[in-house]
This record gives sequence, C-alpha cells and structure tokens, in this order.
Amino acid sequence: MITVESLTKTYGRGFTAVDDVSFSAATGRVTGFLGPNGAGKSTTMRIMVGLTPATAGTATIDGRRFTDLPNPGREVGVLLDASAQHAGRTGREILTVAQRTMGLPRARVEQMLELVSLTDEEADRRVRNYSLGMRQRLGIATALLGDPHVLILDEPANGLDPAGIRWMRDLLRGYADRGGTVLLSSHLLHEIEVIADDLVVIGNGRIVARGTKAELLEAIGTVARSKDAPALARAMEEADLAFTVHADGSVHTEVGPERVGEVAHAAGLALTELRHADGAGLEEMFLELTADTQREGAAA
Ligand SMILES: Nc1ncnc2c1ncn2[C@@H]1O[C@H](COP(=O)(O)OP(=O)(O)OP(=O)(O)O)[C@@H](O)[C@H]1O
Repeated sequence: MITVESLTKTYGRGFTAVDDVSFSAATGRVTGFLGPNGAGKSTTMRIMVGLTPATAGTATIDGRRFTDLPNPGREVGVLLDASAQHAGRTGREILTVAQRTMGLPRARVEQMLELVSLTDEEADRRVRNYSLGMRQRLGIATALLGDPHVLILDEPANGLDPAGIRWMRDLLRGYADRGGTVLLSSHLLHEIEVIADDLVVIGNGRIVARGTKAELLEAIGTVARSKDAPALARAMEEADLAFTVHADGSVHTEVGPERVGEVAHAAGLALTELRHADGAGLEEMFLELTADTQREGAAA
C-alpha cells in the first residue's frame, strides 16, 4: 500500500509543482496516475522514492518512507526514466549489477530477461543502442528483479508498440492479481483506462479526481438505446430524468444504467443498448478536469 499525504513540492521562488496531494494505491490493485504533461506526476513519484525532497507532506510504502527501507529493491520496484540507465553497459550487465547489489541468485537475471522478452543478443548489446521500447523492457526487468510487492512506474508504456503495451498490461494485471500494488503514471487516458482499477487524476499539481474506475464511469453517466426511441424519451421525461438524444437515436443521461433500466422496464420497453458512457465519456471528463493545464486548452 502506497500512501501519499498532503504532499507539496515548491521549486525556486514559489512555483508549486505538487500542491497538497493526497491519495493511496491499494494492495492487489492497479492505480493509474493520470494527468497532462507537467501536471506533477513525475515529481510526486520522485518524492515517493526519495529522489526529490518534499517541501511538505509524506509518502510512505506500507507505513515506511522509501529511504528507510533496508533493501528497497526487494520491496519496491521502480521505473522512473528508462533513458537514465547507464548507456555504456549492456542490458545484462545492468541487471547483474542490480542482482549483486540486492544479494539475489544469479539465475534471476536470465529469468527477468526472458520475462521481458529481451533476446540473448539484445541483452549483450550496449544500452545506448537500445530502442526506447527495449529500454522500457529492461527498466521493467530491473524493477521486477528483486521480486518486490510494490511497483512504481512512470510512463512505462512510452515507446512500447501495441503488442508491447498488451504484454505490459497482462504482466501488471497478473502482478496485481497475485497481491502486488501497482502505481503507474500516464498522460494518455486510453493507455490507463484498460488496465487501472483505480484512477487518480492530477492537473496543475492538484488532485482533480480519484476513485475506482467504476465510480468515475458512474459519474459520467449512461448511454441507452431502444428500437422505439421516442417511447424511451417519453419514459425518461415521465421519470423526470434529464437526458439528451443523440443523432444516432441513443439517449444520454447523467444517472446510472440501473435507473435507466428500471425506467425502461416500467414503461415496457426493451433496450438494445445500456452501458456506461465510457471511452469517449471518460476522455471528455479527463480533458475537462485538467482543462486549465492542457496547453492546447489553455491557448484556446
Ligand atoms: N527540478 C525542477 N526545477 C523546476 N521546476 C521543475 C523541476 N522538476 C519539475 N519541474 C516542474 O514541475 C512541473 C511538474 O513536472 P513533472 O515532471 O512532475 O510533470 P509530469 O506530470 O510528470 O509531466 P509529463 O507527463 O510531461 O512527464 C512542471 O512544470 C515542471 O517544469
């Protein structure tokens, strides 16, 4: 369990990059840390792992600060900047140094290379000649090397191709299902919404939304459709529910699918579609919530 309490980071003369941020990432769940460029995600994660001092507040892992952990790599796997790895070393050398530092069996290096699908030939190539996707794979191998129970990953999908993203998603899902805690950041909603159980949305250094993905989806309403669209609209009106009808005949409303289902049932209407306004709806919510930190939005 990761707990962040009232975390604030001020740079220079009063620029607040992280502003009174509190949230937690629970055991056995994948928590997505989402926000546009410059929102404060990396700063928060750097504070969590002791690389940047906080101006105020605390970040703890199972109640302890990262810097107080006796062998941190055995408890917390960290991937912050895949390009920050020693460029002159080979992937295998980097893993071997980490394996020795953590006092792990030698076989662990080969296991991790296999897990992240780096071939023997690639493992013996210098990291300066790695593609970004290969660096991410190596970074994930390093993070998992000590078999930690917590993972903190900053933009781990950067540079991965679609198959790589699918692979990472399955890996992290399995890790959380076995009881691990995953916190991963992204500035891309669609990357995170398929994998995260919980979402923490940050904009301008402040938390603008957090909750389970289901709760956030609930908050963005429902799409329903019936073959008899006018009858569905009448039933909604009679039930005093606010709604809009889109050009494709679907009804959009802020109430949850359960309520819409009840109204349709009471009116004797069969629904051909009933679902959370996910995907596009969540995207819209994300853009709205973080609007004043979106460069494009700010310029408009
Ligand atoms: N060492 C520093 N000195 C001054 N300002 C900094 C420093 N590090 C970060 N910042 C500023 O803090 C803000 C938050 O940056 P941060 O890297 O945490 O954002 P982010 O959410 O990770 O963004 P991205 O998605 O672009 O990686 C930015 O405005 C950034 O310029």
